[in-house]
Amino acid sequence: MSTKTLKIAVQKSGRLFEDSLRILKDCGISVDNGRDQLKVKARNFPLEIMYLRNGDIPQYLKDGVVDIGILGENLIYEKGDDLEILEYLGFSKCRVSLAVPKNTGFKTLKDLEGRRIATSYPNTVNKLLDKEGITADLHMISGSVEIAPNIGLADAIVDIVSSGNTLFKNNLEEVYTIMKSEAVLAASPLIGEEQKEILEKLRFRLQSVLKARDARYVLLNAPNDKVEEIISVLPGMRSPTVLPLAEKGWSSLHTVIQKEKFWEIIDELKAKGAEGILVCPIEKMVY
Ligand SMILES: Nc1ncnc2c1ncn2[C@@H]1O[C@H](COP(=O)(O)OP(=O)(O)OP(=O)(O)O)[C@@H](O)[C@H]1O
Ligand SMILES: O=P(O)(O)OC[C@H]1O[C@H](OP(=O)(O)OP(=O)(O)O)[C@H](O)[C@@H]1O
Ligand SMILES: [Mg+2]
Repeated sequence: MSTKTLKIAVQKSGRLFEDSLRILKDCGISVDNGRDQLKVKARNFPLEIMYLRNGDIPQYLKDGVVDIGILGENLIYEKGDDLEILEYLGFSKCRVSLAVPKNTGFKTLKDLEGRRIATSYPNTVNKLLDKEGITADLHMISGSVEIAPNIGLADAIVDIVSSGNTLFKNNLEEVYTIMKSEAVLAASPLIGEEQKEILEKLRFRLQSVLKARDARYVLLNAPNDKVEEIISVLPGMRSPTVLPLAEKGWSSLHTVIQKEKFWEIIDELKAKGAEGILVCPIEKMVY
């Protein structure tokens, strides 16, 4: 058996940390949380975890210090255009937006001409300014960017927005979304052949977990003469399983649907005669 391991960068602490470890755990990979050690080996998979700053992960990937990493997609845009995104992981969803103090009469991006913009993401801002042909003054700040306009440091900011609470509390309004972001798995261009083999195994597991997270197993009972109509409402994986119930003239239908679809079709299911509807989470999906 090969003794090679795949090196993965995971954020040491912050917004990505818990969900990153959770998804590895859901893939059946158990790791220590890195509180004492910054480099740990998984117990049951050829994976070595390096706990790093999210902002440093693009460079470590470029240099081949790690083979893969879990990081915010917005950082790929900021620091790692040449890095390949392998999987979208569905957590740490946010956007990178331009915001200005409320009631400044901001209308178009051209209003930024000659203004001061505070941000932690200078490349992201420069790409926008270049695209729009605007010249503005950049102020690089590493955190608490939203305070900049209030202390007279900037006329606008570009930062992460999620709920919008931080903008609201600082009397700012979001006027333009530069990009949407979520946690992604990205690869180093220098990853070796043996590591690629391990990576394929990890990706297979990740995909099974990610598909299952978005899906629900639905069971329901229906009179036999309603089964056809109910099936027409169910967007199933292939076609639903139909089993006879002990009670004559009734069947049980089983199917898998996208979880956000459930509330869209529930009224129709009931109207068409479905009863005893159960919706269950799925742990893994392989197909
Ligand atoms: N409020 C938020 N809601 C959802 N996702 C967020 C939020 N803030 C940041 N993110 C996403 O999570 C990623 C990590 O953010 P976090 O603030 O934990 O780290 P960071 O500021 O990039 O710091 P470090 O480099 O120290 O690890 C960001 O790149 C972004 O994609
Ligand atoms: O729209 P909201 O839900 O309010 O989230 C946005 C805030 O979250 C992030 O900061 P974070 O809390 O990660 O602090 P940091 O500046 O220390 O990274 C981001 O930089 C914003 O300030
Ligand atoms: Mg942050």
